Amino acid sequence: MKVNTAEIVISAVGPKQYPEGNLPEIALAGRSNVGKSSFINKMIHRKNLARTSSRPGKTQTLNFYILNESFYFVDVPGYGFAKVSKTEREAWGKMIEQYLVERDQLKAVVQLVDLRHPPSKDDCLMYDWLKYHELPVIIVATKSDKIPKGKWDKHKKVVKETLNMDPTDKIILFSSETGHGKDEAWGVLNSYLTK
Ligand SMILES: Nc1nc2c(ncn2[C@@H]2O[C@H](COP(=O)(O)OP(=O)(O)OP(=O)(O)O)[C@@H](O)[C@H]2O)c(=O)[nH]1
Ligand SMILES: [Mg+2]
Repeated sequence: MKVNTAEIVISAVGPKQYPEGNLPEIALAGRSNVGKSSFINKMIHRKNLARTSSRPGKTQTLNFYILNESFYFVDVPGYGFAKVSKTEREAWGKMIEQYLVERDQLKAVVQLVDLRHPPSKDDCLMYDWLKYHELPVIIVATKSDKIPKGKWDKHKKVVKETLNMDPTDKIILFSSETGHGKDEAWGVLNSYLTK
């Protein structure tokens, strides 16, 4: 996929602010700091269109990026970020759940996990929740540049087993540093965008 145009349309906190129209959307979910915003930037060849940070909790709103004027990436705030109040966390949770469950334009959810570590309890809960709501899920195991190639298969297996992944779901190893997995990810996303 060649992305010729990319711009942020809105940082939304609720349905009234979601973009109008009927363009398909792909959401990026995953715990704070896993690399959701970096994934977007790498996929669209932009250094910092989606704001990234080494501090977790950077993305706090649903950020809609329109690409090639034909579809959206939706950057979702990360879960498992402890440094916000319980009330704030609950409000975010509601905002995210409502978006994921009710948005007809949503074609698939990319759930990012860190290839270096077994998925956390929150990762497992998220995956189960997406499956329960029958949302198409693609697992992207990121930060693969931090693991020697010889260990990729072993780590991939741990991710699959810990999440108890549906064997029909795709898992893609990815690196926002090297771009590894980018073409494969576009291949899978395209199949959902053109459905
Ligand atoms: N080495 C390496 N670092 C990465 C990769 N992806 C992300 N990072 C780093 O991880 C940190 C967090 O990345 P973000 O993209 O901001 O993470 P996020 O999931 O959007 O985080 P929140 O917005 O807080 O939910 C940054 O310091 C990135 O540079 C990767 O593939 N490899
Ligand atoms: Mg982010």
